[in-house]
Amino acid sequence: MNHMRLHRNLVFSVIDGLNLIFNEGAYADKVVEKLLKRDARWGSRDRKFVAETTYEIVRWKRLYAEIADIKENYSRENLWRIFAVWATLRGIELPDWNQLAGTPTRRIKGRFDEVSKIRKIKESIPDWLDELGVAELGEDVWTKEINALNKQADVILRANTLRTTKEKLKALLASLEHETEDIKGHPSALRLKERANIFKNEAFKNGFFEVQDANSQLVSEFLDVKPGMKVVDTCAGAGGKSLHLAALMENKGNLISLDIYEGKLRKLKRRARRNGAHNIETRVITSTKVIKKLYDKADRVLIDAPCSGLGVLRRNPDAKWKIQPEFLDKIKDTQQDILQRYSRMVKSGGKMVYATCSILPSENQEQVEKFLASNDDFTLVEDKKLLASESGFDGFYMALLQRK
Ligand SMILES: C[S@@+](CC[C@H](N)C(=O)[O-])C[C@H]1O[C@@H](n2cnc3c(N)ncnc32)[C@H](O)[C@@H]1O
Repeated sequence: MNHMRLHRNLVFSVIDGLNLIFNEGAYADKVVEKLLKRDARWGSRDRKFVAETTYEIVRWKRLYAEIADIKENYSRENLWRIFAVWATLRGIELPDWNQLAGTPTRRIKGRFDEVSKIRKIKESIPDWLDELGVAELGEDVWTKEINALNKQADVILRANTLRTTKEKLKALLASLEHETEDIKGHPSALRLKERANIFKNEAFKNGFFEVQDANSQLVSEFLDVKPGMKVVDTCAGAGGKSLHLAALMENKGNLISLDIYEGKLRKLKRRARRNGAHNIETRVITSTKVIKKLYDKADRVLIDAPCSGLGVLRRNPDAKWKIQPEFLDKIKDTQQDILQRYSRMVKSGGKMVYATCSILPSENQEQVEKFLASNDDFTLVEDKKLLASESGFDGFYMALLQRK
């Protein structure tokens, strides 16, 4: 028996959050962010309960709904049933609240054993996604992969070498009572031994680290940048990879960060200031001219392409329910279009990385093969297919290409 005591106002907050996410189409991360602002008196344990319980129930939505034998849209009563399944499976003693009266504890456990035999229910994913996973990766790999993608991800940091070294950061965090450990094969990464909100401490505010998955950190390294180069990060977003590239370039040379959304680039600029990254220039892609102006100019080009995000389900379980098959078809067209056009920015002899946080060959190696078939001035140097089930980190793909 789990002796966790359930607090009424915390559970009500979770139910409110689930209502927004499941019934109103709201994004889980935004909802959780808002919920955590609800009550200034909540301590770190309360906040952790609200955030983690909400995410867990989002992750296991189909499994729990199947056990509770309910269908969408969920009434409040049904949301309470789902919550009761969550609590029961965790062995938490149910308080005698009206909303939980009559929870069939034994039946829940029986149903769990029964429905767990079916992968798409056990792993809590839509039918189409299960079929797609099997078609793309084969039954064996998909079974392992979706299982790994349903585990909660560790918190991984990237030491910002523009401000500090990994060793100094480790010591500083230890003095703030955050123990970390190195990760083999990931030179700037530290794993937080115990999950904590580290955005509030001085080390973060001073730009000594960013939170970034260990496999994600391999992408910028793969591009093989050197100080002084001209580098274009074509899908820079809020700049996770740009900040890393700036550090690898030791602030020397010219890094141009592009995106179609100005808002994301604004965030990138704020983060760059905190990071002490001075060689980044942002440009919004308002027309094809922005790209054409850079044709044949760059030593290195990074295409961190928009994708399904199926490799990062551990951090974003919501995506299981938000992505639609039609979106996948569209995003693949965008990926090929971006590859064809943005590759022109690489100068002769220069290099390019095409990367996604997806595990689907159709978004990854197949896109690169298609690109190479019509661009004989490029060759594939090497690619990495990183699965969550094999690496223990997020699913990523990266291909290094060179222009003749
Ligand atoms: C995988 S995310 C980038 C994440 C970012 N590189 C990071 O490391 O934090 C893909 C980005 O591509 C942008 N994007 C979508 N379509 C684009 C296009 N046609 N050209 C350039 N960027 C695009 C999205 O706005 C999004 O920020």
